[in-house]
Amino acid sequence: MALEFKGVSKSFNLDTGQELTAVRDINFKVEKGEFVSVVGPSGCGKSTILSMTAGLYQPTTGEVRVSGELVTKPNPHVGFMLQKDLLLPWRTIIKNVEFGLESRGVPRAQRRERAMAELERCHLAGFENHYPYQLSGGMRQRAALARTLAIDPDIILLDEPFSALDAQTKLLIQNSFAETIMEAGITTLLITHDLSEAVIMSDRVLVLSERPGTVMCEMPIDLPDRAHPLKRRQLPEVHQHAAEIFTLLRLDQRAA
Ligand SMILES: Nc1ncnc2c1ncn2[C@@H]1O[C@H](COP(=O)(O)OP(=O)(O)OP(=O)(O)O)[C@@H](O)[C@H]1O
Repeated sequence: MALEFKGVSKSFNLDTGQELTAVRDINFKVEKGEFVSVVGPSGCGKSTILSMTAGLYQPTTGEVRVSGELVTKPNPHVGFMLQKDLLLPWRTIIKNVEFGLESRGVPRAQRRERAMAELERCHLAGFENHYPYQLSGGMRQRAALARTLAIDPDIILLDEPFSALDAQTKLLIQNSFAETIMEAGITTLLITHDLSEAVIMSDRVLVLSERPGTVMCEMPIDLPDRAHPLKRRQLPEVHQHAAEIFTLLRLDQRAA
């Protein structure tokens, strides 16, 4: 099992002295190589779930396990990627990809080789000596993915990695991420507000309730072409799944 949440709740003590329960009684499992998306209303605790997986926060009750091991501190086997690429502007792309390897003490020649392989896998060969400002938003996100994969994590956490991209770039980068992730065979947890994105990219979608968030529904996405969301997008089932999630989240009632 790549990831397991067992009876997890998380409360924060606010400065006002009040306690805020972000998530409650979260239970789910993610198999090795599975791609799972998490959707839910704003503030329902999606990022809190990622932070607990990475070991940045500890659950108030319950347990989180990555590759069977209890997460009790920041976990070096978890790769985290955010909406903003967070590439270091003063470093070339390859030096950015090498960053995590450097901090793990990987020798220079090995670092270079690993980083080049990841850049190739993320379709960025030829751009290794460019600086982040010389790349488009989509390319920067691909570089950030290369950096995340370079540390050979057990699982990667993607927190809305496509939300700052324009609509067309988004489709292309979703496709490129899906291909790379499938090829790497890596377990992935994606947070998104885009319901269609969740359906076209995932094996399964977890739908959370309003805060305190809990898993309302686990929706399996039994559709072909997980590595090609552009193709999947054409399937009528995608719209049916997205509509079901829309209803679960009662988005129509909220708009009214
Ligand atoms: N460190 C913290 N201290 C206090 N409250 C926090 C902390 N981190 C998160 N929260 C609160 O926990 C709740 C869940 O936050 P979280 O960011 O996990 O939600 P989210 O579903 O990712 O939200 P969004 O979709 O808006 O990004 C929010 O009410 C937030 O204010």
